[in-house]
Amino acid sequence: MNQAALTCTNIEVEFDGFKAVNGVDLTLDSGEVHFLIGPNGAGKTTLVDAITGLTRYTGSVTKDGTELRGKKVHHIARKGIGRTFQTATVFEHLTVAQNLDIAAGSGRSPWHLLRQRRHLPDQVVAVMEQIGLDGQAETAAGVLAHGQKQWLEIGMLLVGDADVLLLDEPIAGMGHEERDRTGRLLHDIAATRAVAVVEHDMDFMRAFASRVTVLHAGAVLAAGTVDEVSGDPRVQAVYLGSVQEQEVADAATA
Ligand SMILES: Nc1ncnc2c1ncn2[C@@H]1O[C@H](COP(=O)(O)OP(=O)(O)OP(=O)(O)O)[C@@H](O)[C@H]1O
Repeated sequence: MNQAALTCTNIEVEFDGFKAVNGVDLTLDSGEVHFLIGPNGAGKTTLVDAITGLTRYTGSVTKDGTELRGKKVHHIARKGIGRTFQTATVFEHLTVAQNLDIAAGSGRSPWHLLRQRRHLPDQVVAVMEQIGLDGQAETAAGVLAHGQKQWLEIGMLLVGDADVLLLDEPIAGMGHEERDRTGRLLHDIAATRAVAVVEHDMDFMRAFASRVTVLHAGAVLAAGTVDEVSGDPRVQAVYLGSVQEQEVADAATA
């Protein structure tokens, strides 16, 4: 049974009188990989920024009955809402194991965190396996392949006990095999959590979305299964429109 992990109601974000997000309702359920799609400038990242406390908004975001609007970024993270960015933010000079150990160990002293530990916590070992980096525990994060850095960043959220994960274009720059592995990882993670993915890649969306919300001009244009939103004429019009606009822009600069 799915359970609402996060509920957003009537979210509005305004930048100097411009409504980047305009009355969005969104529910993320545990057990689903929920894709947020929409043309450039639709408000996807701004919505995620609002949920994670990086942008001021009106409306309401609740998790487990707690209102998160107005709370600080670290408080929201401690409530189990984790987020990745388009460029992975890992500690490049530290190993995979150290990155995960630090993310798992808020509350321990910096010296304890940075010291090489003879035994890693079970949770760190389990997550390292889950993200497919168990063979690279001692590899510096900075030399990992692009996809592996994204998996490490996701792993850092998992060891930090995030149960709502908001991932901003996690497969950007990945090859075919890495994309597939990422899609399977997201479903594995979503077995016990809610996963939201901001994405432009429609093939990836079709292959791995449990549910889709389409944003356009700051508002929800359509929501439902992949088939429901792909068959929606309004969605087709928006995507066709944005393709045509791009072709006109390309022709103008050619
Ligand atoms: N800090 C800001 N100040 C002013 N306008 C902003 C700011 N951040 C975003 N915007 C505007 O808000 C709108 C929504 O932007 P946002 O980045 O959320 O869209 P998006 O759907 O994530 O687009 P993309 O897919 O291109 O990343 C855009 O018109 C953008 O220019």
